Amino acid sequence: MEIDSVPVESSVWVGRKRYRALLSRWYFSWTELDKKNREKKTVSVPIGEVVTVAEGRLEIQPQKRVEDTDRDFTLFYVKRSSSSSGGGGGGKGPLWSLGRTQFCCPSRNLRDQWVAQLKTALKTHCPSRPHRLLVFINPYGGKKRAKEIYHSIAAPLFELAGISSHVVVTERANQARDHILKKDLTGFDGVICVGGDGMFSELLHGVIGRTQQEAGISEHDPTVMLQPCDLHIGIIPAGSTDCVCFATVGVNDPVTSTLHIIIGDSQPLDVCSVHHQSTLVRYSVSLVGYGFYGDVLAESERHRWMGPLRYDYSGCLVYLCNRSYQGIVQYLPADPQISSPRDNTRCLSGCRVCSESTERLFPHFDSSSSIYSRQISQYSNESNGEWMSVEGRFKCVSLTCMSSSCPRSPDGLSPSAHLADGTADLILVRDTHPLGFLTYLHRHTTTQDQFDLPFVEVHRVKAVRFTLPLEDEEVCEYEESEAQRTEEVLGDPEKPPVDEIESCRDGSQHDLAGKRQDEPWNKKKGRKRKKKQDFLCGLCCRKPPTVSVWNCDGEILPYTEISCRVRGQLVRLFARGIEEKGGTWKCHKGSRNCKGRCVLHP
Ligand SMILES: CCCCCCCCCCCCC/C=C/[C@@H](O)[C@H](COP(=O)(O)O)NC(=O)CCCCC
Ligand SMILES: Nc1ncnc2c1ncn2[C@@H]1O[C@H](COP(=O)(O)OP(=O)(O)O)[C@@H](O)[C@H]1O
Ligand SMILES: [Ca+2]
Repeated sequence: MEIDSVPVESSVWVGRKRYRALLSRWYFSWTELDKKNREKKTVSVPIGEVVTVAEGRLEIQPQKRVEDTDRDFTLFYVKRSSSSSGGGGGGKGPLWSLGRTQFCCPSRNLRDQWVAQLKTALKTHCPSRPHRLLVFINPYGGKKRAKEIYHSIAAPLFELAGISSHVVVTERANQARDHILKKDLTGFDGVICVGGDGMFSELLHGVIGRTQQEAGISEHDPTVMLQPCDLHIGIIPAGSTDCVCFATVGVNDPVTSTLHIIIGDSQPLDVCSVHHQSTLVRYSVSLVGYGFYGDVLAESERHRWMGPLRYDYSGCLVYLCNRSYQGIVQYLPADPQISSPRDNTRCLSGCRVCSESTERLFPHFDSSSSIYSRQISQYSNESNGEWMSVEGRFKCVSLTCMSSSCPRSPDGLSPSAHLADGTADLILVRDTHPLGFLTYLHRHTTTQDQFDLPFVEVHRVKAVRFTLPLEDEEVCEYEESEAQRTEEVLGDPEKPPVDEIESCRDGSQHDLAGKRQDEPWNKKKGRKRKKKQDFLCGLCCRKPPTVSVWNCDGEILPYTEISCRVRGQLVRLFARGIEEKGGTWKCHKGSRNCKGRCVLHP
């Protein structure tokens, strides 16, 4: 074995078998040798996927040393296994688990050299790993298991990897967002949510808002370029839909996500800013949906006690209502030469379309250039093009920056959408007979093409505007004045809660800023009010409503007429996109900064 030069090599034992261990620039591998020194099986771990190395024979959970001889060391690393689709974390990508191998060296000196070399390799090749994290746990999300998931799964792994964390268990909605917006974040390398898409959305709003505040940029003007955010967001899934996690990692599995955070993976993500007139309403990464998805969300809030099942139950109810809504949808098409929502490709880890988009979105950007030059270039790109317009009656209008795959729909709303290409897919489902719409919905759960239906169209876009035809505008104006009132009330804790405001239609105002915004859902008072809302609910109304509501990543928007704009690669997640099963990605530079010029090693 040689020190301070690569490769490093020696004999080691794993159990009773003899191996040749080798540390090269990017990999640590060990090859089994038979009695005649012939090579048998090799296990190879990229340095970027080593979690930690330690002297002795280590176990985690409980973390203790067993049989500590002075010739042993233990390697912890990412191990892949295929995932079955359809539940229990199963999905499109491989499940990750913590691999552990205990090595025995011929001498103590050699053991010390191995440990030192591996630690140096980790420091050199993985400079972007987080050391300190700010973690928000929503104890009420999903099946209410977030605390348990964090403490039994994520925390021991962070501790093993030497990551320290400051944990906040939320006591109200928007606490995580406000914390990120207002508190001192010095020393944190990332913010983590343990919860669902709603919790992720809080972190998203906090991180984007904070970054713009610090850069002195107003978020409200849709034509202003936003500053890309450097603080990474991590998601440990413990929610109801877990769409953002599923679509960026390939599974909704807490161990897999924790390991992505530990090794400091970095996945840029497109964000859609939603505006009403010249005010920012919200940001979205997965679904901005009107019609069916808006109605399902509005309905589901009344059944939150059901947990994740509330969406299935509400989905059935809303489907049976067979509603459709008038609207005018205008959109700014993306360049069709680059990609199309029907090109049957998949955005996978190291995606070429996304990495080429980085250069297109930020052509003048390199590590030494200013971020401001990124903004200017993106701005000029997006103002190009001619707006298109579609008017009609729709079952649903959906806009998604990513595939929005989730356990309910493993290929997602738009299976060929890209995570970081600066575009979103606009899906228009025109009014059709109930069976036609059921076929459309059902295809989300199979591999059949949901766009191959005569009443469905899909466009890759950079921006979208939604307006109501003239006759519906009156209703809308009424709703907007309600919304305004809602917002005023929300901002002032002295005023009465918003859910006391009478709803003009299916009670959706309840969601604008109902109890969910400020109190845990299990408060008795909240339940009582909800009962009243149920009675008023649009599903029981004789006259169907003329307008729906917008579902923006699981939050109901207070406006019907909105405009949306895609902000290419505005945030970064601790993720790497969906890995193709049966292969691991090797980056020619080592990991996150390769901008996708990677090759797949089966
Ligand atoms: C006959 C079978 C019909 C199945 C239809 C399946 C369609 C699934 C598409 C799902 C898209 C999901 C987009 C993500 C939305 C989430 O942001 C949002 C909030 O999630 P959470 O914070 O975890 O509660 N979830 C939804 O709006 C649920 C939509 C479910 C629609 C059935
Ligand atoms: N302590 C809390 N009490 C009430 N609401 C909360 C609390 N913490 C977070 N929230 C809100 O709960 C909503 C849903 O949380 P989420 O974790 O996404 O679960 P789910 O996936 O089940 O919807 C989020 O919009 C978030 O703002
Ligand atoms: Ca996109």
